[in-house]
Amino acid sequence: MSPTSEKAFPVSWDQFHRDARALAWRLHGAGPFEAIVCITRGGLVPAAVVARELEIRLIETVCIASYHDYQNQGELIVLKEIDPKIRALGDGSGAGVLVVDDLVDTGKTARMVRQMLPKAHFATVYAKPQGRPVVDTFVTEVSQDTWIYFPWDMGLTFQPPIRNGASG
Ligand SMILES: O=P(O)(O)OC[C@H]1O[C@H](OP(=O)(O)OP(=O)(O)O)[C@H](O)[C@@H]1O
Ligand code: HPA
Ligand SMILES: [Mg+2]
Repeated sequence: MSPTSEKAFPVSWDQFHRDARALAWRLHGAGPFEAIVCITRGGLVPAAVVARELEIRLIETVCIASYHDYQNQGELIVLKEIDPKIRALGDGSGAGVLVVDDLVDTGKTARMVRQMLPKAHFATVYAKPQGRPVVDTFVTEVSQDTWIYFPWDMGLTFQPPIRNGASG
């Protein structure tokens, strides 16, 4: 998306916890799952909430980075692959594995992990239209030109009064 046409969707810790728990409710009927693979770093937080709610204790990471420069996506870099023992689940197809990420945007990250675990169940808290077809379960859809601001990326700042020209 273009940084200039951005709509902002700020998410507080409370709201994120509620949304991640809502994701767990939706996933409850889709399991059972033997293991979670979370896509770091963004997937770590919802994976912790979902693992707690669904009582899943086998947690693996796949470490992928692509937004190296704020809102601009670059080349996808896999910093750490999925452990072969987890990849072997479901006869090597990923059946019974739950993949968790914070959001799907263009869908490139999720598509790359799908190649690793074709039959895994993909879940994200938020989804944008381009990436939506790649996920099996999500909670809230936002438009493609919206940037989601996660609580771990934000801090409290002074807000000028509306009358002094603050923009909505
Ligand atoms: O659908 P896509 O367009 O591929 O984008 C979604 C991915 O981008 C972000 O990760 P990022 O690469 O910024 O790394 P991070 O999780 O470590 O912040 C986000 O956490 C998703 O994993
Ligand atoms: N917010 C935060 N990180 C992201 C987004 C977003 O909207 N899209 C891709 N990575
Ligand atoms: Mg990520």
